[in-house]
Amino acid sequence: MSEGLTLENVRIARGAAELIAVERHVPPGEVLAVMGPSGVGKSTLLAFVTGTLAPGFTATGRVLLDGADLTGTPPEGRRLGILFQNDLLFPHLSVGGNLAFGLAPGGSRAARRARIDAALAEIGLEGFADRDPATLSGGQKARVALMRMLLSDPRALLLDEAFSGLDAARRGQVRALVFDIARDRGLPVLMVTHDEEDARAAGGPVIRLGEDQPPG
Ligand SMILES: Nc1ncnc2c1ncn2[C@@H]1O[C@H](COP(=O)(O)OP(=O)(O)OP(=O)(O)O)[C@@H](O)[C@H]1O
Repeated sequence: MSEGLTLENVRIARGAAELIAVERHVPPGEVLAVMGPSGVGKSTLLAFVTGTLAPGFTATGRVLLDGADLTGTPPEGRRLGILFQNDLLFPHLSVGGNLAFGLAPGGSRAARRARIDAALAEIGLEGFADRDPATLSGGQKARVALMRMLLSDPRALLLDEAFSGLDAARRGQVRALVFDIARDRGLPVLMVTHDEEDARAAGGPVIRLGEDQPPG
């Protein structure tokens, strides 16, 4: 049973200056929007959660995923699905090849192909397995990147301006797809965004770093 993602007394500093202080629980299926001005530390917070904080930053506090402390777990073992702005597909692989990259190794060729076909159906791209990614629209590429990430079976989703490269109509569609899937699978979501509409569409709580989360 999923218990969600907890940021427990997380404090991140750069040198002597405290940048962020956050205490939050994100239940399964809920989206916590992280907003705030440029440079306030939104991406840094995600880096702390993934275990990839850059040198020069120090952090205290814990990240709990489904009740387990991630602090000692290396980034590749944390089972987090991460989506960035303009996430790139591998250009030398077909759409199906890109999706196969998200799958754990093993299983028969037929079983892997069946999973890929089912995944394509889930994002409304039946029959796209052999297509060259260069022939896809921006929204279609975004959906493939989303599904590649989901096939790795993450236990939480982290979105860093994930919808920023899309025009308004596609942005709304891809966003709705991500939120629906998160809800269906019971995945907690941390969403960094500059866009108030992203936060409204998510329908969950919003933290505004630098405003209602003053350090100290
Ligand atoms: N690798 C790094 N080394 C040193 N300082 C960094 C590094 N990455 C970011 N910073 C600094 O840390 C602060 C927070 O950066 P961060 O990228 O988390 O901000 P952000 O809120 O995500 O900004 P934006 O909205 O512009 O993406 C900024 O002052 C930035 O200049």
